[in-house]
This record gives sequence, structure tokens and C-alpha cells, in this order.
Amino acid sequence: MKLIGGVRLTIKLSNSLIFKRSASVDYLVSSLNRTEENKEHKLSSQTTNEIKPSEIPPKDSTKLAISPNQLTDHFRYKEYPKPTRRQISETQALFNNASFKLEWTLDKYEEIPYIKYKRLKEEKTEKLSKVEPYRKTEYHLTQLNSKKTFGIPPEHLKPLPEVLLLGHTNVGKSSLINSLLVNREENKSAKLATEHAFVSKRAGYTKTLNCFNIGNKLRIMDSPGYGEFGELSQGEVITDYITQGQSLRRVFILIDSVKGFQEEDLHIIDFIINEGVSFDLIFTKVDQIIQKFMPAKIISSKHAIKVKSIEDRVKNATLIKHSNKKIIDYFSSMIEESNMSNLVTLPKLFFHNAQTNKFVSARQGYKEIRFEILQSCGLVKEDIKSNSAVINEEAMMKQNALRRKTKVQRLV
Ligand SMILES: Nc1nc2c(ncn2[C@@H]2O[C@H](COP(=O)(O)OP(=O)(O)OP(=O)(O)O)[C@@H](O)[C@H]2O)c(=O)[nH]1
Ligand SMILES: [Mg+2]
Repeated sequence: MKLIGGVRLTIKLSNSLIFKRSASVDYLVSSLNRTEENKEHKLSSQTTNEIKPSEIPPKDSTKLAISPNQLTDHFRYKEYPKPTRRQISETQALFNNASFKLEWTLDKYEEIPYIKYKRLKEEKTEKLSKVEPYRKTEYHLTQLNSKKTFGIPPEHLKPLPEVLLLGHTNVGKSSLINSLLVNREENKSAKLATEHAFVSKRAGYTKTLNCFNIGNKLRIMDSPGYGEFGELSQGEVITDYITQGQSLRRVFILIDSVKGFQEEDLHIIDFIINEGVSFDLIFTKVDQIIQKFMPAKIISSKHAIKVKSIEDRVKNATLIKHSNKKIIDYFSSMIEESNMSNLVTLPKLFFHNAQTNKFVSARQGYKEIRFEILQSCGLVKEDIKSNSAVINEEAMMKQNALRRKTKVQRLV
């Protein structure tokens, strides 16, 4: 038996859940490896004189490091098309213009506003039904039809679709909430963006289920972590919510990229599958993995961004590309070993960093996660023109390139 946030679950990942063979990741990695190897071989065997100007690596080699967004693209299953640019920009507009409100924080499932309301209403109806018919008065009738909400703010009772962020203590749930809720565009110049959820180095910091209302369109739930420092009562509020939450549309399970899948993660995934709730996976702290695999020489060099000689640039580029391959291999084997790509439910995979470093200069991954949240809540219109939109975009880019070329030709 395993203790998950204090809740004992005996379930093991069952073979019956298995398995849909997906070759997409293997294929992508091997094809990428081949092209990377070819390119690297080509670059290292060339003398710097032979390099075409367009192939000269940038001075700042850190720009060549694989990013969380590129990892999301790389590990995207062919079954799930990439959202179109229009869908992404509409999603950002919705989030960036929405008002966010921490509606409630609770440690008992029975206290969740609509659950509490339902219970109190039922209790009242039962009490009134017990009044002897000859004793019933106008007062009783008005009581029965009363719109009173027992002191619960009526806006908390508004039925809205909900998504839940779930994961080990310290995995980065509250940090992700902040990535999702902060308007990064607006705060670009601001030194300190308003953060909505409390984040701490201390594992087990979030003790309650915290409900954020997003523009009165949906709710995002931050939850207490399971595993180390998770507590019994916290485990109960989450499992009750998963099994009974009527408005729950999707669970996002966060996996610490540094620690990989832990036993508790696999138990909770099995539990969620058994409950028939759909879920996706978000790898957090991707910045740490990117930094970890980067060549020591480049990490320690303060001047990595000032490399001038083409020879050094080529050397750095080759080193970084090797590191990129290691990062892909690292995640590939993590995903492979967890068997996630073989589950019939085939969870989507997202890569996120809430912190930045030399190689990842901005938070990434949150835009697609925002989109996925909206989609799971039924708040995204299917982009039926998506294919033709992409084709049109490509055609337009080709046309622009042609225009630029003819312009240059005209100039020389
Ligand atoms: N480098 C890095 N650190 C992160 C990232 N996300 C979270 N952290 C750090 O990890 C620690 C825990 O983050 P939280 O967001 O509080 O984690 P949590 O899952 O809410 O933790 P509990 O509330 O204790 O369950 C904090 O010190 C964060 O700064 C990330 O993407 N990169
Ligand atoms: Mg937290």
C-alpha cells in the first residue's frame, strides 16, 4: 500500500489499460538525431572558410539551446494537432483580459460552495417537509421557494467548468498558476509581476484546495501536493473532488522534470484513469534540465554571449546541439519508462519553466497549457479553417519571400 497525500491506494498500473502503440516519439527522435548528426558532422568536417554565411552560428550560442516550447513540439503526438496561431492568440487575449479572483480556499470537500449549498438546501427541504400540513403557513412556503444562498456569495454558485492542477509537493503547481494568470505581455517592463498563488521552497506549502475564477468563464484549482509532507486530510479533499466533482473537466498532472515520474505519480494516474477523468501531463522545471545538460564550458563562461571567432561559434554550436540531443533522450526515456505513450487515453505532454536562466530567457509552455485548459472546458471554437489557414500562411510567407527577393534583385 502506498500513502498518497495521506490516502491509501492499492491500485497498480494495470495491464488492462494498455496499450496503444505510438511510434511518433521514437520516429521524431530518431529522425531528429539523424539530421542533427548529419548537420554536426557537416559543420565539424567543414573548415570555417567553407561555411556559408547563412550557416554561421550566432555569437550567443545559448540561443541554440532547445527550449520548453520546442520540447512540447517535439513530443507532440500526431493524434493531437498543434493549435493554430489564431487559436493561440485568441487564448492569450482571453486570459490577458480576464479578471482573476481567488474565490475560495478550503480543506474540506463538503465546504465547496455548490456542494455546501446543495446539502443545506436538501436539509432545509427535508425539515420543511416534516412540518405537519395543518401547521404549514405562508412562511413555510416562502422558505421553501427562497432564493437565499445560506450566506454563500451567489457568484460562487455559478456553474462553471473546472480544471485541476495536481502533483507531488514542491513540483511547481502554484508557480504554474502564476504563469497562467499573470499577463506576461503587460508585465514585460514591470520588475515585479503580481503573483496570484503563494510559492515556497518548502514542500507541502499549499495546504488547501484553492479555487481561481478566470473571467467568470472557468475555474482553475490549485491543490495541496501529494507524497512527502502531504497530509491525510489534504489527500481526502482531492480524491473526493476527483471522484465527485461535477464540473471537473480535466486534470493536469505535473511531473518534476528533475525527479521524473515518482511512484505516487503512477498511483494517482491509475486512480484518475479508474475514475474515468481525462488528464494531461505537464513537465515542470524544464529550465533546470536544460541547464543541467548544457556543456560546462558554456555554463561557466561569462563570455559565452560574446564569442566572436567563427571557429569558436561553430565549436559552441556543436556542443549545444549535442546537449540538446541529450535532453531529448532524457525525456524520451522518462516517457518511455512511464508507459504514458502506450495508454489508450494518450495524455498530451506539455513542458513548462516557471524560472529562467541563461538558456531559457522567458517562461514558456504556458500559452499552450492555457489553450488546452480552454479546450477542455469547451471554450474554444474548433478552427475548421485551421488547415487552410496554415496553408494560406505558408503561401503568404512564400509570396513575401519572393517579393523581398525581387526587391533585392532590383536593387543590385
Ligand atoms: N527552476 C525552477 N523552479 C521552480 C519551477 N517551478 C517551481 N519552482 C520552484 O519549486 C519550489 C516549489 O514551487 P511551488 O510552485 O510552490 O510548488 P507546489 O507544487 O505548489 O508545492 P506545494 O504547494 O508544496 O505542493 C519553489 O521554490 C519554486 O520557485 C520551475 O519551473 N523551475
Ligand atoms: Mg503550492
